[in-house]
Amino acid sequence: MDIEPIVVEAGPFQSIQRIILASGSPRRCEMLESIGLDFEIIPAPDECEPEPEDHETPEEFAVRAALAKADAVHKANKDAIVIGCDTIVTLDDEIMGKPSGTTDAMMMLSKLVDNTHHVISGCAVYHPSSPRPECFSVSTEVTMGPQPLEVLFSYIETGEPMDKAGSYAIQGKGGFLIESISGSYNNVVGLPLARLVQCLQTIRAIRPRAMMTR
Ligand SMILES: Cc1cn([C@H]2C[C@H](O)[C@@H](COP(=O)(O)OP(=O)(O)OP(=O)(O)O)O2)c(=O)[nH]c1=O
Repeated sequence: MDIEPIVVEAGPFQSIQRIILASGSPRRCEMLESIGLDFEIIPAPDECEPEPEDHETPEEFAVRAALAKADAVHKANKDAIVIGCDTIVTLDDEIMGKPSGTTDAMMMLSKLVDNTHHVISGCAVYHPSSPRPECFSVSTEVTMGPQPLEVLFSYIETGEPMDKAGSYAIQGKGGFLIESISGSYNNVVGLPLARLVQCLQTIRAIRPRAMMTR
């Protein structure tokens, strides 16, 4: 029997430094793979995720949480580019992370439906050439239509909401909830890819695979 070789498809970029993704999120991993990068995955421990504080904006909190994840991994890997990321949902003044259980998921979803919220992803990127990480956040506006409670119950029963900020996945079975978005789709899925690629190019962590010669 012939064995088919595994063909790794080249993406538009290549890593030119050691890169570590300080996240266990399979979505973030898939996005970095999709652009062709070689990287290691070292998830930050769950305990390092902070709680929001009264004085900070949701953007500041998302960046602080991303920084905490990047920090935890950077300490033991000072020769590498370390990417930390955290995604939250905000509705009015409320910050929603991942639900603590099905009741919490129901509370979140019943507030999000028939309403417009923001998904904010904070990013912190450590690089060996500077003691200060690059930090930024990206916000995407998401509008959901109305849904009867039994639809929300049925969706929660699929289990999909349990590891997602705001208790839904735009990229999965929860896609039916979404009426419209304004801003980056990848940002909702957990990684502000366009902004991160700009950042990684600026700090010379990655470059286009095809380098033009003049
Ligand atoms: C709103 C939304 C969130 N999410 C996900 C993105 C994030 O993975 C998750 C929010 O949790 P995070 O704490 O940002 O990340 P994580 O726990 O998955 O991974 P780690 O802490 O190791 O970095 O919610 C979706 O996948 N789809 C969506 O539509």
